[in-house]
Order: sequence, then structure tokens, then C-alpha cells
Amino acid sequence: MVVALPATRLPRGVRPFEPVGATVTATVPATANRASRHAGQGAVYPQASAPSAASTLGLLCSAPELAPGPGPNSLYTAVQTCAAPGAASSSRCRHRSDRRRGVLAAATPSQGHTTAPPRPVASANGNTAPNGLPPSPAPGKSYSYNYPATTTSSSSSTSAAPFAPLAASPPATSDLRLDLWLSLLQASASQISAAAAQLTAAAAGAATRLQRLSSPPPPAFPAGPSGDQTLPLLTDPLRFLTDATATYGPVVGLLLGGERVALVTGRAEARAVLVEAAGEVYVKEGTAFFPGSSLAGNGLLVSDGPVWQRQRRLSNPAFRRAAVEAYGGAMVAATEDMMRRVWGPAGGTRDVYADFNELTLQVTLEALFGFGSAERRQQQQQQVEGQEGAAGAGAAGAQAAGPSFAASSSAASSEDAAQIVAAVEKAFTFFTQRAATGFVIPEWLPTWDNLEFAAAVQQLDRVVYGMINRRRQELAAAFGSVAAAADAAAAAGGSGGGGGGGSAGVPSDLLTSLLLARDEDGSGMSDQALRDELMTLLVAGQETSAILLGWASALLAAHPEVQAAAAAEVAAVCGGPEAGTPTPASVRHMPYLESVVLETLRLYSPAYMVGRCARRDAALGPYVLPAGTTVLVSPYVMHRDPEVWEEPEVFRPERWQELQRREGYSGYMGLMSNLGPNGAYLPFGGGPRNCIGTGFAMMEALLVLAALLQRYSLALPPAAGSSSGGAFPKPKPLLTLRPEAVVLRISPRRQ
Ligand code: HEM
Repeated sequence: MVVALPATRLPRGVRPFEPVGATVTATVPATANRASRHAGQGAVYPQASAPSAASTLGLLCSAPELAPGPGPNSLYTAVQTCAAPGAASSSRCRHRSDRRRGVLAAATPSQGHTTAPPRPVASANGNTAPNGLPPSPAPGKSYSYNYPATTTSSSSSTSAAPFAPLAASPPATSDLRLDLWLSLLQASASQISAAAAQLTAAAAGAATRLQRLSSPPPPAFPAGPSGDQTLPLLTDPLRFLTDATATYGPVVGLLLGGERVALVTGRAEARAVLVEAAGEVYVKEGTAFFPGSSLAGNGLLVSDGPVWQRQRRLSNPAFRRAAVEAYGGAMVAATEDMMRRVWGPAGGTRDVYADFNELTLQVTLEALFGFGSAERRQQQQQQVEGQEGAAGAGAAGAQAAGPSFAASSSAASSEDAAQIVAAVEKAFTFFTQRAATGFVIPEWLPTWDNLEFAAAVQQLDRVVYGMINRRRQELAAAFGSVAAAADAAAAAGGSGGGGGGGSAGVPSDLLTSLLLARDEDGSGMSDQALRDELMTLLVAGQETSAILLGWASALLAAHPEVQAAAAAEVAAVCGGPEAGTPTPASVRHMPYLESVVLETLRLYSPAYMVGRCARRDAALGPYVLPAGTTVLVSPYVMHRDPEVWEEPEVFRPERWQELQRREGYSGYMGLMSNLGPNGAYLPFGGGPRNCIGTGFAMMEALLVLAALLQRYSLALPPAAGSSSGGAFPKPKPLLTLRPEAVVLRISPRRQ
């Protein structure tokens, strides 16, 4: 098995797993030995949002090398030190990035790439790298390098590849073996020294946290239970959060794994953190409980400052209503596929949460890359062939480009899809296990699990970069250039800045939308940024949506009267099982079903915590949070606040109809804005960092639930030894608030 360590020791900009098929040319920085910020590392969404029991304990062993608060090795000091122009605003000072990722990197250019040896290519000046060996690059020199692959990138990637010095004359053959051995030795030595540095830093961080255990809280820090609360939090996170709020109020000061933490559940305080001082004071960077991952990279979930602003600006159009509604057909088709293949005409008793996980993975992959079910792809292929026949072989330009495009993409996608699914499943299993064990072992440690995970990420990278390259080439071939494709999509009604997919014959997937997205200056995303955003969307959107569907089904099963009302609404709008399927337009006429979803999200918000870090000393109400304090806002607690919600523990979708009337209903997006109608509803977060996929997730939940209520009824299976309804699924608050399992009896609905 080929394994590769996360590139925590590569020079700035070098990814551990460079795009296969990409020819990248870059300059090794003169300061090549400084720590790298591996842009492919960062927290994945659930970790970003949940101080789970797992991630809390993870603090103890993920051992960030910098401690919050003033001190020689503190985050505070790092922020001060790194306040070079742009450093603070982009939140990309090395210490802060590495701290979050549990990384202390001492970069050595010729290491970290443990895949098959690189193949040299002739460089611009005609020099060729000797035998594909990676000689030590000279700082400041340019290198050209071709990764073993089938395609060549037209990438605008800014990755650095520290191989094959262009200017260096090839050494004599007899020197080559020596060179290889030397570079191997050098690589091992520097890997060992980097690991040693990481361990030293980890030990220093642990020492600081240990010291904090016996120090009093800083002045004006919010009150809270004394001593480290890791164990009580681990034992029962939801109870702990609820009790701490009930005892100490809207802001609770905590010590968790030696980290100073403020738990925020007050409306005004949550608004201050998420909306009013967002970005200015409270940022993602530096938040504790972020174990970091090379999977999600430096995508929207974890970036800050100008990097985040640009990526969000470029990504927003792809999530506008019209763009999201374009995925409605795929959502319904995938649901029907699942119901036909898995549930069958007779139904049965199943863990529907497991089924929803597969379903949302399929939907997300289809939305991201345009993969469909095999059948749908076949249909698409047939349609394409028919259109091609009609269009004639010589058709040119944008109109003809669509069909040939779809044909090549769909032909390639079944293999890509299989590889992606395999790698994603491996990576997600890793996350689940990591959460379940309660210990977050930093990804840079070469444990067996970490190596397997790194291999899965590598496999994903290979496929995703391959698809990005192919899509660029297809767009360029069809339109003359990618920029021309963006113009064509914009002219045909898309924004040209994403969301334009589907128009002018370009595919309507997010890959294409993001690839065509253009900033005001005409620039688009680099391959690496694209890859990171795609992986972020996959991680952020798949599991959360499955959790929502799991809880909604369980609640419908447990409340037959609510289920009957929702099913009646679906039947009234769409007809019975034999009638037409739900569509984005028809679910807009299902306010009751929408209330069911909103109420589900109130009681079981998949993101039961969102985290921020105070980048400087900050006043929060009467309290002062020292720079580096992690702030955890808990939607779970806020959604059950008895001062805001009448009978907060009761599942009552009708409360949303009252709110809709009171608020002058303008669709669920209106109800989500501004931390909800009463300032205490934030299942999708709030402020500038709110969930970009809100519309996508709501649309998916409504369509899937409508499609299944049209055909099936759901019931809790009788508990053992009883003829009445069974037990409601238990929450399993790990990285997200997922159900343990949702075992339901599924029966075909009789009209
Ligand atoms: C029921 C489903 C979902 C829930 C409950 C949910 C919840 C959230 C929450 C609470 C945040 C804010 C995190 C924070 O403030 O730290 C967030 C951010 C985000 N979500 Fe979702 N999400 C869901 C589905 C999706 C989907 C389907 C996608 C994409 C296809 C998505 C993509 C993202 C991204 C990219 C961010 C980061 C936005 C930014 O910081 O600019 N989410 N989500």
C-alpha cells in the first residue's frame, strides 16, 4: 500500500498529494526551511462546530504548541509577533495555523511525497530532472515537474513542487545513486527532527495546559464550575451544557482539557460573537477543539479574513435559490432510487439513518461532480447520443458543446464515482472512529489509522484533481477557453460567478460553477482552492443532511398525528404514490412539512456547537475574554431555552406556523436570518459565517421527506416484549448531534 504522511513538513504551498497529471512549476522559497502552512489541512465542519466529548479530550493529546493567553509561547504572543501586514487579517500567521492543525512544521522540500517517484519533464530551458530523482532544490530556483499521470494540467495552481531544478546541470550518473541516498537520508533525518519538534511543541502545550489546571481564572473571566470539566462534559455533553447554563447563566467560564473556554447561550452574547464582532474579534483560526484535517483543506469552513471573503464571494452564486433548485431533480431521483432498491414495495424494518447517509452521499456527489445513479447516467448517455445524432458531427460552438461534454463527463464518472465513494467512506469511517474513541490523535502522527486516512485523502485528491483538470480541458475545448465558458454561462443567465452551470451547455454541477466563478478582477479559483472547497462541501453537507433526515423521520414516526398531517399535505400538493413526484416548486406549497423540518432542527440541531476564537482581549457583556479564548455558542441549549420557547422540550411543528404568521412569512430563509425570529434559532449558524448550504439542505430535506411520505408511513417498531411503540433513538453527541440509529418500521402507504 502506498502511504503518504500529511505534508506538514513541505514548503509553503506544497500539498502532500499533488494533483495527478498536473505539471506544476513553482519557486522554492528562499526560506524553504521555514514551517509550511499546509493549505490542505484544517478542521472539517463537524469538528469546527462541535466541542464534542471526543474533541475535548482531543485537546489533551492533540497538544497545540501554543497556549492562549500571554506568555512566551502563547497564542497572544504569536498574534503580536505575526502582525505583519496582512498576517493578522488573513489570520495566517504560522503559529495560529499550525496550532489549530496540531502541526509544528519544519519544512524540508525533498520530503513528504511518498507516492511513486516523480517523472521528470523537460523544463522551459530544456533541462531534465535526472532519473526522476528529487534532488535537493536550491532556494529561489524554479522547478518544473510532471507527476506520474495520464493528463496534463492547464492548471493555474500555485502549488510549489520542489523537484528537478531547471537551472542545475544534471550530475554525472555515478553521483546519482549517492544523490538519491543522500536525499533519502536527508528526508528521514528531517522527518525525524520535524516529528521531534512536533512532539516537543506538543509537550510544551500540554505543560501549559496542565499549569492552567492549578491557576485561577483570569480577572473578569465568566464564572463557572471550578476545575477541569473534561470528564463531566465527556460523560454527558448535552446534560453538561444544559446544566452549566442553568447554573451559571448565558456565559459560562470553563476549563476544558486545560483550555479556557466561554460557553455562550445568551441571545445578546451569541449575536455579539457570531454577528456583531464576527471577523473583527471572533475568528475561526485558533479555536480549540479543531483537530484539523487534510481532508477539508483550507476551505470555507476554516479560513478567515481575505481568503475566506474571496472564497465565499466566489462560492455564493452557486448556492442561490435558482442554482440550488437545479439539484432538485437529482435529489428526488436519488430518493426514488433508494426507495425502489432498498426499501422495496413491501418496506420492512430498517436503520433509516444508515440509508440516509448513503442517500445524502449520493446527492452530494451528484451536486458536486455531476455523478448520477448508473441508470440515470445511462439515460443521459442515450439522450446525449440522440442529440448528437440530430446535431450532426460538425456542429460547433456553445450549442454543440453541451452534448459532447455531457457524454465524456458521464463516461468518466462511474469510475471516478466508485473511487470517490470508496475513499470518502474510508475517510468518514476514520472521523467517526476518531470521534468515538474520545482521543484525537494528531494527523501528523504516523499511526496505522492516520496512514490509512492519508492514503484515502490521497486517493480522493487524485480523482478530484483529475476531474478538475478534465473539466477545465473540456470547457476550454468546447468554448475556446475557460474564461470564454464563464462568459457564455454568464451571458446565458448564469452569473458567470458560479451558479451559471447548466446554461450555455455547461454542466450544472458545483465543480463547474466554482470553476467558472470569477472575481471582479476576472480571476478564478486555483485548482487547490477548488479542491478544498469541493471537499469542504462534501464534508459539511453530507452527514449533517443525513442527521436532519434521520431525526425528522424519527420524530414523524413518534408523532403519528404530525406524520398524518404532513402526508396529507404532500398528497394534496403532489397526489398519491402513483402521481407526480415532488419538485422544488411543489414543496414551496408545503408549509406544514417545512414546519416539521424547522422544528426538527430546533430540537436536534446537527451542529449543536459552533466555535470561535477571540483574536484579542474582548469584552463580552460584563466579562473580559483574554485573547485566545475559545468561545462555544450552543444552538442546542439556545433552542431549548424556556425563556424563549414555550414548552421547549415538546415537538410541536405548529409553533412555526404561529411564527410564520407573526413574522409575515417570506420563506424559511427569512426565518433563519438574524439568528431566527426570536434571536435564538441558529441551526445553520448566523452572521457572515452562516451555512452557505442552508437552501441546499432545506430543499433536500423537504424533497426527500415529501417523496417518502408520498409512498410510505413510518413507525417506531414495538419495543421488545411490548406491542406499543418502541424507543425513540438516543442522541449520540460526537462531533455532531447524530442519532445512534433510527430503526423504523416502513410500510407502503395506502391512500
Ligand atoms: C442540515 C444540514 C446542515 C446543517 C445543520 C448545517 C449547519 C451549519 C452551521 C451551523 C454552520 C456554521 C458553522 C460556524 O458558524 O462555525 C455551517 C457552515 C457551513 N456549511 Fe452547513 N449545514 C448543513 C448543510 C450544509 C450543506 C448541504 C452544505 C453544502 C453543500 C454546507 C456547507 C457549509 C459551509 C461551506 C459552511 C461554512 C460557511 C462559511 O464559513 O462561510 N452545509 N453549516
